[in-house]
Amino acid sequence: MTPELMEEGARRVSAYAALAARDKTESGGRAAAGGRPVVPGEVDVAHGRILYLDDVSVSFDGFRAINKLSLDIAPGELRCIIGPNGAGKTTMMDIITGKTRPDAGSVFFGSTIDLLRYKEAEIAGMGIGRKFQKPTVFEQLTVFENLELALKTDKRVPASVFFQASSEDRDRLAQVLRTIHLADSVNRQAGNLSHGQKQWLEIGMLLMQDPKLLLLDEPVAGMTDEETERTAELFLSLKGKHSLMVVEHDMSFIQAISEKVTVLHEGSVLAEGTLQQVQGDERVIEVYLGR
Ligand SMILES: Nc1ncnc2c1ncn2[C@@H]1O[C@H](COP(=O)(O)OP(=O)(O)OP(=O)(O)O)[C@@H](O)[C@H]1O
Repeated sequence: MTPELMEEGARRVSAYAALAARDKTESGGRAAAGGRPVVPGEVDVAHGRILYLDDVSVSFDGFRAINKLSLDIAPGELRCIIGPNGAGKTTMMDIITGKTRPDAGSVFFGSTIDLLRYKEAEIAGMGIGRKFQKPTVFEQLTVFENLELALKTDKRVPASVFFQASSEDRDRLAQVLRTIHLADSVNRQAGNLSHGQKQWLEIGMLLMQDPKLLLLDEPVAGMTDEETERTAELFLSLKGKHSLMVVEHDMSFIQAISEKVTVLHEGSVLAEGTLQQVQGDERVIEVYLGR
């Protein structure tokens, strides 16, 4: 197992532990956030936003990677984020997931959960799943075991591959297997899957935790054309049930899945609209598409 894989495993175990600990609090996991109670499993989307960033900035050694960034995502939306290298896309995801703390601004999950008050594992436990570019599945385990490990219940804290899944868990697992096109590969060792299949499996592992918001960083990088097409179908099938934020450089993929596209440049939103609209925007052409 590589150090990266071990780190990712530890991150997931810690997210499951945070979930379990939260469910065991006397108040049933209620915590003050923005003056209103947070009920476990509930995100207040009454104002039509599942994610809200307002005037967020962060600097690294005096360099402003994120500069007064404001952005919001509607419940069930599939939002694509594009922008040239260094635009701040990964840093934005790092801020949402609690990996990086901004110097200024607000980041809310729904209307009431102030994400800046929580640690990375707690944010993952709240239902914000993140997929990094490189697949980090457990290569020695089968497809089934990988999904089983990711199931959202405190039975597997500490993460155990030996627990007995309930029939409800098994139904869920079967449904995720179909969604990620791996129903025929359930007993294959993950290390023997193609690159695209590993990416789907990792998405499946996130889906097992029933995330409300999924952040996906360059999900089709390195995929074959056929895998890319199937991934587009997969994302379209997730839209509505989950909210998705997808960072991608592959414009044909963006075209296949996007409704609204946000263009980041120098840490701020440069343009927003349909792909056609932003592709026709002079500022976008100048800083990005025209290069
Ligand atoms: N921890 C850090 N320390 C110093 N500089 C950083 C750090 N993280 C990011 N940066 C800088 O912030 C800027 C934004 O980086 P980021 O990785 O967010 O861009 P990106 O849009 O994701 O780029 P790419 O498309 O190449 O992945 C870059 O100039 C990068 O070098």
